[in-house]
Amino acid sequence: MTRHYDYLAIGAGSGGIASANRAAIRGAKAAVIEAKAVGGTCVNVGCVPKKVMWYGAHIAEAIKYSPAYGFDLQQQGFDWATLVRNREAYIERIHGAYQRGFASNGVDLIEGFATFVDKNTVEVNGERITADHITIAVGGRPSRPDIPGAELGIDSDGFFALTEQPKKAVVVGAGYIAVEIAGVLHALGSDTHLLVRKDRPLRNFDADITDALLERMKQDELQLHTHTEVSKIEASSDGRLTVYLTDGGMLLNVDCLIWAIGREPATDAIQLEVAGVSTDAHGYIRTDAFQNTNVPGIYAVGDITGEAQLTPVAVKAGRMLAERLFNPAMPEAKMDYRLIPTVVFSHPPIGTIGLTEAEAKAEYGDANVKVYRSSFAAMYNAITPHRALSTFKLVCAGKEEKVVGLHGIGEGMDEVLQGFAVAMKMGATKADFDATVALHPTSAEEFVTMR
Ligand SMILES: Cc1cc2nc3c(=O)[nH]c(=O)nc-3n(C[C@H](O)[C@H](O)[C@H](O)COP(=O)(O)OP(=O)(O)OC[C@H]3O[C@@H](n4cnc5c(N)ncnc54)[C@H](O)[C@@H]3O)c2cc1C
Repeated sequence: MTRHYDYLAIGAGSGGIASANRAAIRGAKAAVIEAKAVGGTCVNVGCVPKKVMWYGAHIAEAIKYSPAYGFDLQQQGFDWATLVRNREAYIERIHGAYQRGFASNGVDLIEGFATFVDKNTVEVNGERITADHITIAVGGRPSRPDIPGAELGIDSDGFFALTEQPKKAVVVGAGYIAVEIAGVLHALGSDTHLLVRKDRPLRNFDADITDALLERMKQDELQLHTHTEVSKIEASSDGRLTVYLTDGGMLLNVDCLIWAIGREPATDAIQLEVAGVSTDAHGYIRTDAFQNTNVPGIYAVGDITGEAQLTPVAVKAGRMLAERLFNPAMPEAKMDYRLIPTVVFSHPPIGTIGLTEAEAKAEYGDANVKVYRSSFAAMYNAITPHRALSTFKLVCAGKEEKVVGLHGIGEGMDEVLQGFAVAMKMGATKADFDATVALHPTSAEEFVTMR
């Protein structure tokens, strides 16, 4: 007999898990299908291992600053393999927590690769499974360029599989993943080169923030190569790489090249066509505001929709969908894609929410935008020889100076942002910020004391 569910999610990543759990909590008979590892990109090859590596890099920086704080440390070395082992053990514990969550909510986990048979049926390991509602939450995978020797490089998945620290590494890409991986490798002591196609990484971020990032990279001696691309890679007999650049340059004796040039949707092999689900030209499944695809009863959430590709977005979209389908009290539930806060775990971290100065001026007109900035030496490194500036910025619009953009780069910015995101979601104005008593001594207080 065919197994039948009220709700079936394809992909046990952030979106699929969140939606299946919430559907079950609301009384649906729910299952989630996973082809690789429970937790998807975020837990296995994304946010979680990345943040652990970033903490490792953070400790390396603290050791660098420690003499100014009076410590006389003898660093005997750094063992990459230990960090990776402990990181993976932590991820194993997260897998266990997911399994316990499924068991207590009554969600079935089906292991295997799902393909559509028709709009209500999928096939997994030769078994046909039917459902009233099916959500596609299959996420994406890293892209690779089509150049000679591209296969000699690895991608972000390969970065997390490294069991040894590369002595010399090249990271290619201008997005947050490239910046984060390059930052970690550099702070942990690899000779790191970051290659970007245009003048800077993170070009869609506020220019004051990326200016400050470039300044920090220079100060920290991370080697940034701008206006260049890789044209060819060759391996020598010792396995090390020669990387040829389009500007005529060449990087020799490279242990590891990491492609971080973007991600692509994983829709190609799931037979969407037999279910009638359409995609855009890039393979993303575009949905309406309620996560509906063009086929009634089939939904999409998370990275596969091409919208704000972040874990909390996939989670929230998945939960809201399950509420709408199975909670009679929330028939209009949907994810609100406005004002999504985001952090780049660079060195130091960047936090951003809302419009950049350029976006605000385009939307409201130059005369209606007022910008407040503060650049200051954070106390953490101010007493060290590595004194560096943090830059915080508020972008305000209209006579009431509503805060429409908040951006910062500096120590602690990753933890600071969430609270301000609440304030902005509530429509806070500059006057509201000013009316809030500062928290001293912190970096965060700059946001309520800007003139
Ligand atoms: C290096 C890196 C760092 C990141 N850092 C952050 C961060 O700091 N903060 C943040 O918010 N986001 C971060 N992200 C993004 C975040 O990981 C994604 O936005 C999130 O995982 C998307 O969730 P999802 O459910 O859409 O897809 P995924 O998490 O990718 O899950 C999709 C799942 O579907 C499975 N699957 C695919 N096809 C099938 C099939 N046919 N049958 C069964 N299973 C299938 C896959 O194996 C996978 O497990 C990062 C991503 C990367 C790559």
